[in-house]
Amino acid sequence: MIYIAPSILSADFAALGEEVKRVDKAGADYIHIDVMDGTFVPNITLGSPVVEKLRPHSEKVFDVHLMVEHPETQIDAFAKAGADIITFHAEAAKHAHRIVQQIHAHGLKAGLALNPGTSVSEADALLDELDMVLIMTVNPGFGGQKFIPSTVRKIQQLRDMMNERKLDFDIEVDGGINPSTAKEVIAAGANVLVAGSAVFGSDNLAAAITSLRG
Ligand SMILES: O=C(CO)[C@H](O)[C@H](O)COP(=O)(O)O
Repeated sequence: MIYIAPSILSADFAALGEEVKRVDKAGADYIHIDVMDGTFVPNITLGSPVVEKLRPHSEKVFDVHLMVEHPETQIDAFAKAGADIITFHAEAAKHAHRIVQQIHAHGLKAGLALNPGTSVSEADALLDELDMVLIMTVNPGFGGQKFIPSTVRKIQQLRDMMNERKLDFDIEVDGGINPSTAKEVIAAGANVLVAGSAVFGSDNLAAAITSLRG
């Protein structure tokens, strides 16, 4: 099963509630919410009060991607705001295992994100606990970037680790995903595809989502 998670980073920020409804109706499985703090990444996007206001607009899975320093300071607020999955970056976490526990204590799914320059070995010790690993296929911070081909090998490595250890977690990819790169990452073992510009840049959201499923 392939899940499509449109990133509202590419939506109209002046009409976010309507955009969430629109992409929900178009067949999105998850609503991917990019949280950027201006420090871990150069951009600043939105915080938990915005997620709380968006929550009544859709019953789809709210997939919150924290691109922030000190993620442990944000988790309780995003859980209360209505997140279903919270993903934090390995590069921003001093006590990653404790952060996974903190997310699970809210009854939510926990994801670990890895930048293109971070090896999958950074996730190894946590794989038994994680619900999802997010392989960034661009450097985080901006929508509309070009897919980085060397990240495909990391997806394969992670899928092999999962199979060898008989584990079960989702492999999400994020950045530069379009119908062509979608095929590549699905073949490598990804099952959750984040797409911003490929969905919101299309006149027909439903067709764009369908074409990503392959
Ligand atoms: O996390 C992100 C950037 O840090 C975005 O979710 C990602 O870049 C999606 O945008 P696009 O599909 O346009 O590349």
